[in-house]
Amino acid sequence: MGIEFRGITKKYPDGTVAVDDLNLTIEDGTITVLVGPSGCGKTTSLRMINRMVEPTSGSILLEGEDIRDSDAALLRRGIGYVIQHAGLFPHRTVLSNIATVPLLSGWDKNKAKKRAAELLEVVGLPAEVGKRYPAQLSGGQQQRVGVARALAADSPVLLMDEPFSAVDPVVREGLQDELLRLQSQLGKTIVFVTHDIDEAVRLGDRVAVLRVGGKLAQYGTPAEVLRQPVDDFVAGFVGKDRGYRGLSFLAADDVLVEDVPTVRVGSKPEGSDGWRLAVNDAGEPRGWLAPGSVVDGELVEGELLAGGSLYQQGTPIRGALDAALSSPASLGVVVDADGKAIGVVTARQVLDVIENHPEGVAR
Ligand SMILES: Nc1ncnc2c1ncn2[C@@H]1O[C@H](COP(=O)(O)OP(=O)(O)OP(=O)(O)O)[C@@H](O)[C@H]1O
Repeated sequence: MGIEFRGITKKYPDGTVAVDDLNLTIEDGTITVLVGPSGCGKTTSLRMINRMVEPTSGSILLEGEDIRDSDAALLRRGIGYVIQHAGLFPHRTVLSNIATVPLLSGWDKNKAKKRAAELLEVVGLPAEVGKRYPAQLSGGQQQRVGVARALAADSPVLLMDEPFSAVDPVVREGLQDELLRLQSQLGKTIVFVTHDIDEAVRLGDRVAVLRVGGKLAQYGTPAEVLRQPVDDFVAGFVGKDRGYRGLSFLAADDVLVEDVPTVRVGSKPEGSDGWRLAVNDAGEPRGWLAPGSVVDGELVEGELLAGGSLYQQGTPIRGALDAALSSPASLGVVVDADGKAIGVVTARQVLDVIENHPEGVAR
C-alpha cells in the first residue's frame, strides 16, 4: 500500500503553487527519490507526508489511511526525518540526540540510551562518539547521527531531505553506500529528496522527476528515466551523459575476460614486447610494464606505469568500460572480491556486449 499522493496540490498563501496535482504511489520497502531543479516542490511534497505542510487539496494515504485522520504531532514523531546538516541539537550529546524520539514517546532514560547506543553502531559510528557534541563531529559523522536519530523513531517510513548534500563528494558516496547497506537490512519505505540526478539513480528503486511548478514529469525506475526520458525537460535534466550512466544497470557477466601476462613485483622479469601486468605476492594488480621495457634487477613498484581503475567481477558494466578506457595498456583489469587480478577486458569487448544487449542501454 505504501504512500499514495492523490491529486495533491499545495498553494502557499502568497499564491506560489509549489505542488500541482501530484499523483504518485510510493511502494513499501523501496527507496523513492524525488528529484528536480531548485524550487520544483520536492521539499514541500516530502513535508506533506508527515504533515509539516498541509496540502491545499487532495489527500495522502499512508498504508491506506488518510493521514488527516491521525494526530499531526503523533504522525510526525512516528516518521523518521533526516535533513541537510543533520539538524542536531547542538547542546545535547550525540546519544541524547539519537534518543530524542524514544524519550518523547515515554521510554525510560536507560532504555532510550541503550537503544541510541545500538543505533550508533548500526550507522557505523564508534561508541565513544556517543558522548561528544555535534560540533565535535565531522559533517559525514553528523549525517550518520541524523540517520540514527531518524531510525530511532522505529517507523517503517523514513523521509530524507537532501541529507547528504552538505558533505564532500567522497564522503557523500560513503554515506550513500551506507544507506543502501542499511536499507538491504531494514527494508524501510524511504522517500529521498535530492537535486542530484546521480544520487537519484544510485539510490532510487524509483525516481520521480519533478519540474518547476510542482508537476510530476516522469516516474519510473532509474533505468527507464535514463533510457526513455519522456520529454526534453527530463532528457535535459538527466543530462547529456545519460547513455553512459545507463551502463550502471547492465551486468558485465558476458564480457570476455582474457588472460594477461603478469610479472611479480620483486622478481627479475625477462624482456617482452607486450604489455605485462605487475602484481604483488597476493596477486593484486600494482601497475603495468610497457612493451619493451627493460628491468635492471628486481622489479620495484616505482618502475611501473600506474594502472587504471579496477573492475570487480559481478559489478555493472560501466566499471568494466571505465577500467579499459583508463588503463595505459587499454586493457581493463578484472579483479575478484579479494582484489586479486583474474584477467583483462578491452573496451571493444565491452562495447560488443552493450551493442548485443536486447534492451539496448541508452536507447
Ligand atoms: N513557506 C512558503 N511560502 C511561500 N512559498 C514557499 C514556501 N515554501 C516554499 N515555497 C515556494 O514553493 C516552491 C517549491 O519549494 P520547495 O522548497 O518545495 O522546492 P524544492 O524543490 O524543495 O527546492 P530546493 O531544491 O531549492 O530546496 C518554491 O517556489 C518556493 O519558493
